Amino acid sequence: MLTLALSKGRIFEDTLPMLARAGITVSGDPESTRKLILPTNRPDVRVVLVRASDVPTYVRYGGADIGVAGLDVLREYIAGSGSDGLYLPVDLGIARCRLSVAVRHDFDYAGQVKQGARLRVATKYLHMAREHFATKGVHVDLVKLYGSMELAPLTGLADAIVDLVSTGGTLKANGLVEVEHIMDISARLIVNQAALKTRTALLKPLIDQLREAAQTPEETAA
Ligand SMILES: Nc1ncnc2c1ncn2[C@@H]1O[C@H](COP(=O)(O)OP(=O)(O)OP(=O)(O)O)[C@@H](O)[C@H]1O
Ligand SMILES: O=P(O)(O)OC[C@H]1O[C@H](OP(=O)(O)OP(=O)(O)O)[C@H](O)[C@@H]1O
Repeated sequence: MLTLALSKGRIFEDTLPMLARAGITVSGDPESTRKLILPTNRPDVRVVLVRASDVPTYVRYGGADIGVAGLDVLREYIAGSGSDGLYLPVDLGIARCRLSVAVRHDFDYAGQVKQGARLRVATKYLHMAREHFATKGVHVDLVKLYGSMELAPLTGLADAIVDLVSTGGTLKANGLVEVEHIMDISARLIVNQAALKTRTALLKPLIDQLREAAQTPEETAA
C-alpha cells in the first residue's frame, strides 16, 4: 500500500486532477467527511489528510510515502529540521503564489529601511523572513502568527507582514500593499527516500506519472 499525504483545501483540490491524469481517483470529499484516510480506485494507493505544515513530517517519518506541500511549508520545515530522508523530485506547478513583504498603504517602508529603523514584522514564516531581512540588512523583530497576518499592521501589532500573495485581493481588502517579493511558491512532491528504495516498483511509476501530469500545458500555464 502506498500512502499519499495531502492537506485539505487547495492542495487536495489542485492535486486531484493530476492524480486523475495518473489514473488515480480518490473516493470521498474531505470537506464533507470526518474520515482522515481516503481510499482510491487503486487498491494499492490511499490518501491521508493532514495539516499542510505536517505533510513533510508525515513523509519524513514514514507516516506517508509521498506527499504534496507548498514550497513555503517545505522551506520552513527544512530550515528548522533539515531535509534528511526527504527527496523532492517534482515541482507540480500547482497552488502558485508568492511570498512577499506587505505594509499598510500609508507606511513608508522604503524610507524606514533607508533610515535603518528597526521594524516589527509578523509572519508564519520565521526562517524565510529572518533570512530575507538579514540578506537585505534590514533590522527586524519577528512576531510569530499562525494566520490572518494581514490584520497585524492594521492593529498596530506589526509594521509589516511576510505572507503569501496570489491575486492580491486579501491585501487590497485590508488596505495593505506589497513592497517586496521574496520568492515564487508552488507545490512540490515530497518522497520518503527509504520508501523509494524499498518500494521502487510502486513509487517510481507514480512519481513519473505525476511528473508527466505536472508538465501538461494546462498546469504550466497556470
Ligand atoms: N492564496 C493562495 N493561492 C495559491 N496558493 C496558495 C495560497 N495560499 C496558500 N497557498 C499554497 O497552498 C498551500 C496550502 O495552503 P492552505 O491555505 O490550504 O493551508 P494553510 O492554511 O496555510 O495550512 P495550515 O492548515 O497548516 O495552517 C500553502 O502552503 C501555499 O503553498
Ligand atoms: O492574494 P490572495 O489571492 O488574496 O491570497 C492571499 C491569501 O491566501 C492565503 O490565505 P488563505 O486563503 O489560504 O487563508 P488562510 O489564512 O486560512 O491560510 C494567504 O495567507 C493570504 O491571506
